[in-house]
Amino acid sequence: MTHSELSDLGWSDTTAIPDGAAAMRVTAVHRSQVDLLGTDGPTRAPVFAEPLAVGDWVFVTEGRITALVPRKSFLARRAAGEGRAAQPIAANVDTLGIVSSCNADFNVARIERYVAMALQGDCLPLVILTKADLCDDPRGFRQQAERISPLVTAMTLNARDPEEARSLDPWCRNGQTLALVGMSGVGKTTLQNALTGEEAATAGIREDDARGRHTTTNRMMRRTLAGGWLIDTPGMRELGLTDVAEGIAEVFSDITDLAPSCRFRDCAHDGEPGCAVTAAVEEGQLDPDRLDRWRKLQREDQINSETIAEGRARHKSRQKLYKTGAAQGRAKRSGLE
Ligand SMILES: Nc1nc2c(ncn2[C@@H]2O[C@H](COP(=O)(O)OP(=O)(O)OP(=O)(O)O)[C@@H](O)[C@H]2O)c(=O)[nH]1
Ligand SMILES: [Zn+2]
Repeated sequence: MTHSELSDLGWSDTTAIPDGAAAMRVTAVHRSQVDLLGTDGPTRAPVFAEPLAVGDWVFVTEGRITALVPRKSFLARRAAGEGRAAQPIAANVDTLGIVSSCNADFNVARIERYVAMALQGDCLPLVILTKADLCDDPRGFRQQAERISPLVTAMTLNARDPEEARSLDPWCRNGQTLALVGMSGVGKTTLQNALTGEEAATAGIREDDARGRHTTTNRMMRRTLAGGWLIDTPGMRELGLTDVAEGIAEVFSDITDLAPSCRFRDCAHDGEPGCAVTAAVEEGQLDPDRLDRWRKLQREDQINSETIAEGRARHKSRQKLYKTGAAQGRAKRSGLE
């Protein structure tokens, strides 16, 4: 097992590989088994104690996963149901390609949300603006995207032109891993086909099950023509905003950097006296629409996070209820109300 072969798979960790173990990458996660890819080719192993995500690195000894290698980046989403832990979507994604098109569907707030998600997960945010061929002013869209954050790189292209699609090669070569998010119809599949040189259907993803739904059966992590990796899981396509407070603060650093200058430490920048953010808007240094979008995104994130916390609190109080007896529990609760 040579080091260069492992780095082809995206291995860049300095974690020492234990004696007798092999480092392998998770390419698909099933109910009871995971698909793995090592330098000796693909194999399968039973699921591990911790939930794994496509893109994860694991150590395998005698056909069993013995350890999860610390993740460089991690995308997760809130699982259905209250109080549940975040559900892993993908791990060790170097770049999150945020796909949008240069037309009426272009929405700064949506892109900001995806950028927050990328930064929260420690992925590089790359905004890919498709359908440039159908647009009079693709540059204008690119500039709007780049204004979101200095951490954002934005590009415009025609996804249907394979050569233009390959301008994404720098983000998916030399073992680099790229994942694409974006609304339906923006061109994700078109780009993936161009980057991997194969139709998604032949790669085994998005096959219809008996009920006519799309299911992902295999190959959630595919090799790109450029020598890197493309991750596409069903969860990837449904990635919503969850617990991304830090990511939001990073995207809106122009606002959060001002907050320490506000008179009140817990200033909501909503008309409080001595608010540095309000002052910046009044002085024309901050776009009021951007402040508005920040407020909405933050509120959305708070609601999502609160629901998890509340779910936990409810679960705890229910356990207490069982322990102390229902009547006592009810009395306690009404006492609190
Ligand atoms: N003219 C033009 N058409 C494009 C471009 N990108 C995508 N399309 C077309 O838009 C349609 C939708 O593209 P898809 O690649 O299926 O979009 P998607 O993001 O995978 O959509 P979902 O599979 O629903 O998530 C297809 O007919 C593409 O050929 C582009 O840059 N220019
Ligand atoms: Zn303020």
